Amino acid sequence: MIRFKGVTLNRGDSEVLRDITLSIPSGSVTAIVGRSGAGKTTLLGAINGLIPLSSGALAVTGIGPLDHGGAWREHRRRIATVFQDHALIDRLSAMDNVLLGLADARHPLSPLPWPLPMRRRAAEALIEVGLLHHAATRTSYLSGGERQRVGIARALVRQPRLLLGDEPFSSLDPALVHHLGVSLRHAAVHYGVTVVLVLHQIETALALADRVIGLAAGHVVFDGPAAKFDSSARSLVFEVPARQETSCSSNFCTRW
Ligand SMILES: Nc1ncnc2c1ncn2[C@@H]1O[C@H](COP(=O)(O)OP(=O)(O)OP(=O)(O)O)[C@@H](O)[C@H]1O
Repeated sequence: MIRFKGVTLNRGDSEVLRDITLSIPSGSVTAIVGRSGAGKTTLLGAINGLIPLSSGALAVTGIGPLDHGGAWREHRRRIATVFQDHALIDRLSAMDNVLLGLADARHPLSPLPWPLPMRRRAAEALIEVGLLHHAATRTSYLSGGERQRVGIARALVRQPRLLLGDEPFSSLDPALVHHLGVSLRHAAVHYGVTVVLVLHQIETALALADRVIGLAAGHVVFDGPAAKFDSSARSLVFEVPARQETSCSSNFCTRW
């Protein structure tokens, strides 16, 4: 379980997340949805510690409050993240990119070949995403969707307690989204992995997730089971607010 208590987060001069209090249960698949700029990526960044909180607190079951370096290190050790831009090393093969998911298990500058058990784990992760036949291919030669799947395999190989994904399926066709969604659900149900995904397509979110967190302008406007995400939740999360009347001084308006 991850608990947010009164979390506020500023980026630059703007308050991007406002007074967020919620819990994400272990062994569940949670989708974060909302319009562009609502704060979805920022919420993920708060969970993995890439973006520091401005106020409020985070706590994780089995670790406690994330209020000191040791707690954050332990939390990060349990996380794998699938990034929006894949974050692959182009000149390396798919297999070597997946092995990088295990880099904290051995010295980063080790000149030795990767041990066989690690190579086996990486091969299994490539099988999971249907890319074993491209194990030796440089990732710069792969398609966008294939690169995305290498990024997912690199996260899976870590066998994380918490798997975070920022639009992890955006370049994939519906059949692959379904296949990988089933894999993630299996990891959640059978291994207790907590999966948190930012998803733009609400239909994908409702098909994959147990639970939906809907953000609008940095506020949580929906937090509940996917089955309860009805038309009023949809309007709260996705409707463009009615245009606000702006008042401006005549000087200012004249200048424009
Ligand atoms: N580095 C930054 N400095 C200042 N403001 C930022 C920064 N990154 C993002 N923001 C602002 O924070 C707000 C939320 O951004 P965030 O990336 O979390 O939104 P999002 O919901 O993930 O959007 P999208 O769906 O477009 O990816 C946006 O208004 C954005 O302009």
